[in-house]
Amino acid sequence: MNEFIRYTILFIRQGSRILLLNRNSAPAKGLWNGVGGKLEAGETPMAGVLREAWEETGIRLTDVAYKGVVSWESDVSPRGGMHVFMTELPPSLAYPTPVQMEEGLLDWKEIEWVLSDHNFGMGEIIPRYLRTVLEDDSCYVHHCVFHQHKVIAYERRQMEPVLAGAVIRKGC
Ligand SMILES: Nc1nc2c([nH]c(=O)n2[C@H]2C[C@H](O)[C@@H](COP(=O)(O)OP(=O)(O)OP(=O)(O)O)O2)c(=O)[nH]1
Repeated sequence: MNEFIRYTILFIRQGSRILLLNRNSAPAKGLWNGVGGKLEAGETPMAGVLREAWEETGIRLTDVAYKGVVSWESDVSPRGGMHVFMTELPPSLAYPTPVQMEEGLLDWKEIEWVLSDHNFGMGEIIPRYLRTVLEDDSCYVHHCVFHQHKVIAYERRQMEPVLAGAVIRKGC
């Protein structure tokens, strides 16, 4: 996998809702997004997302599903991307919210609300890829082109299972 895919993002689901972070800082400042962050040197995407989940929610996860990559190119910032993960919390695991963390405010949001039309409270590219992440078993590469902070083009293609397996095992 390309070396510019340096971030992770995780969607923690529990039944009809997802745990989201209303971010204090850019990117997606003031908007709801998954939890995640920058990979550390030598860290696999799986190790990185489990570390970020712990740091940003206090939940120790061991089992998250790889869902592929979201990448972006822009006229105002460097090309980049993130590995995307999803996990389902058992109904018995109570996680009361809201919780104020250093990175922002964590809260459960109904998936129907998250995916609804004209919801301007979500991170800019979430409406492009999140439904696929939640509803499709395959891994995808989603690519977005930004101009002046607006998405002007989007495309997705299925990720080869062999490549997805290699990312999970070795991070490449
Ligand atoms: N860099 C970047 N990250 C993005 C974009 N869109 C998007 O959802 N993300 C996600 C990836 C990460 O989950 C998160 C950004 O990570 P971050 O800034 O919190 O990461 P960090 O580890 O450097 O920061 P921190 O945890 O030390 O505060 O936002 C984007 O356009 N650029």
